[in-house]
This record gives sequence, C-alpha cells and structure tokens, in this order.
Amino acid sequence: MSEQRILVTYLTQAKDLNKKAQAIAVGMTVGSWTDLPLAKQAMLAPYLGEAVSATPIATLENGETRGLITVSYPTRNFTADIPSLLTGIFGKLSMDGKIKLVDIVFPESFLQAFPGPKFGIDGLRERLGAHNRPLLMSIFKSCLGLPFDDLKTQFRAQALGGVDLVKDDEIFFADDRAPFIERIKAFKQIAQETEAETGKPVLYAANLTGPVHELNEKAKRAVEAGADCLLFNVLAFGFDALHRLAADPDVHVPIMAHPALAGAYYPSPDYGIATPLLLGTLMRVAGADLVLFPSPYGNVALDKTEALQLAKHLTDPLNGVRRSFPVPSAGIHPGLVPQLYQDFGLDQIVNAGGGIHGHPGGATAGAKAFVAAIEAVTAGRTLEEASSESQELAIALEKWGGAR
Ligand SMILES: CSCCC(=O)C(=O)COP(=O)(O)O
Repeated sequence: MSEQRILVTYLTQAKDLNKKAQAIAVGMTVGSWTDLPLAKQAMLAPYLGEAVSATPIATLENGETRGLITVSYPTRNFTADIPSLLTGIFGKLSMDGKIKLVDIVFPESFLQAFPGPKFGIDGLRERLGAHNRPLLMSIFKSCLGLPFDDLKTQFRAQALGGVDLVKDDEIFFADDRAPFIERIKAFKQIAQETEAETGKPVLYAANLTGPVHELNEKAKRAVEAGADCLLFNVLAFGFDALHRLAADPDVHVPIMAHPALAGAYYPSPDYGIATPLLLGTLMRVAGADLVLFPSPYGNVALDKTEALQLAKHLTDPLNGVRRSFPVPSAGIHPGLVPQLYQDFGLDQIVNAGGGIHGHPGGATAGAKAFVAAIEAVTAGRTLEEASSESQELAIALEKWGGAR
C-alpha cells in the first residue's frame, strides 16, 4: 500500500518543465528537500512526490515552454476522499500561475475506497428494460413558481411521449407549491398510470438540495417515498457530498450529477480543472450514475474533443468501477440525434428540455419525435426516412432542421 502512487498530470508553462515538475513534487508534499538534514530526508522520503515526466507542446514567445508534466504522489499522503486529494495535488498550486489540472490516474488500492456508481449504465438499463438504444430524458421547463397541478400535467405529457426519465430543473429549490416528497409520490402515481397506457416505465429524477448535513437523511426519505433517481448539483456541494450519498446503503437509487458551476473550473486553457477529469473521472469515482455535460453542439457548447474524452472517462474500464451514463446536454433537438449517435454511440442519454417542450405539438409530441429519431438511428435509417412515418419527427425537423 505504501508503494502505491497517484499519477497527476498538469498543463503548464515554465522556462524548464522538468524543474517545474520537481518543484511541484517537493512543494506539494514535504515542502523542501535539499536543505533537509539527512536524518529528516530519510524520515520524509516515503511522503515525497516525484517528477515523472515532462512533455513539451510549444515554445512560447516569452521563451517559456508550454507542456504537460506528470508528478506522482504517495497514496499515504491522503485520506480516502476527494477533498484531501484535490487539496493535496492542486490546492495552493491552483493559484500559482498558469497551471491546469488535466488528469489523475489512481492505483487500484486507492480507488477501492470510493463507491463509484451503484447502478451505472448496466444497472439503469436493467431498471428500465432498455438495452439496445440510447435512453431518452426530458427536463421540466419550467418548475419554479408553477402550481403543482401544472407540474403533474407536464410530467404526464413527457411520460406519455415515451421518455425513459424526467428530471427536475437544477434550479428548482423553492418547492413550497410542490414539495419534494409530495412530488415524488405524485409523479410515481402518474408514472404507474402512463406505464399502464404505454407499456413503458419512466423514472423521475428529483432535485436533491438542502443543507449538506441533511442531504443523506433527505435522500433516504425520498427513497422511502418511492424516489427513482436523485438529481444532484455536485459541484455546489463538493465531490465528497456525492461520495457520501453514493456510499450510503439506504440511498439505493441512481444519482444524476448536474454540471452546474463547472464553468467556474474548466473553460480557461491555462487554469482550472479539465472537463474529462472534473465531469468524467471524478464524478464517476465519487459515485454518479449519470453525468450531464454540455454537448459540443448546443448554445452552451463544450469543445468536441473534450466532450468525447469526457464520455470515455465515464465509460472506459476503470479497475472495476461501474460505468456512468454520459448525458451530453443543452440545445439538443431531434435533428441532432444522428450526430449524437455518431459521436457518443449507444451508451448515452439523449437529454432535452427546450427540444421537447418547444415542439409545436407540445411535450408529448416532442418526446415522440425524439423516440422516432432514436429508433431510426439505431436501425441505421435516416431521419428523413423515419419522418415519413412519424409526423411528430417531421414537424420537429421542420422547426429545428437536421444535424448541423
Ligand atoms: C449545460 S448541460 C445541462 C443542461 C441543462 O440542465 C438543461 O436544462 C438543458 O436544457 P435545454 O433546453 O437546452 O435542453
């Protein structure tokens, strides 16, 4: 165990990348090295970071080299939680000039302390009985301030269209008109009614929010009330809050991570935390079963290479940690389904708010248009072909067009 090391890669710039890697390896662990008496060096050696590699990318006008450096840290330096890890590898370093945290490779022994997703892609597919197609999710638009009956109507309309999941908006907190537990019970009832009509189950993801010390208790009450899934604004609370929910045996429902606040971390090329790590590896390790992130196509677009890498971090083999469902989101409409399928494949959730509720025929028609588009791409057909059999899809394509 003491020999196990965590590999951390940074994107940075310096006159000498090797020296910078060495300075980080020492500065982020034992503080100083060459000035230490030999006896102290022997005592601290097991805690010392090591510069592993430096890979130049470009020479800059100021003579510095921009590149990737990798530093290894002994696992013994950390407690088995993401707060200690992030503070230990990037805490004060994140404020020390141009440096971006881009990747972490965990040894198996360290990963074992983390829950990972309880359900993951396979567990969620099992629950829904949907195995050979991307899933479809719809977002309430809007939730805030609406009478409970309006929300029930919205839920029913989305469910009747054939979506697999309906999620709350992430900004739905002030729920005095439709309290959390009552919403869960009412939507469960409607889901049973729509399933009887359509033959399709639908899961409701309720927005879990509140003081951090009450979250697990609130989640348990939600599960007791019949919750199917919990939506969680992970970054506003911190990864450890997700970890504690995912590790709680009484919270046996999938957890859906929303990326709210992620824009405060990833967009700069020089600072912050790269999206594949932030919304990919860390979300998965901490226990998110589904992870929303900006798709490369919409109004809040993520760089395509990053989005694809993020999805891989959620789904590539990772020491037995279950795979999380990638949910590329924002600005998704039926015309984008072929592009989504080409880029993200079978194991994704097609997720739309405006692209469902904005359908001229209403939310049920909007969902049906997506169902027809997903059926078409998985059968190797074009949307144009499928639209001759689905009026809802034809109308959607007329409104939003095909894939860009
Ligand atoms: C930026 S990823 C999160 C997307 C999201 O929460 C959302 O509400 C997207 O709504 P849209 O109407 O663009 O489908």
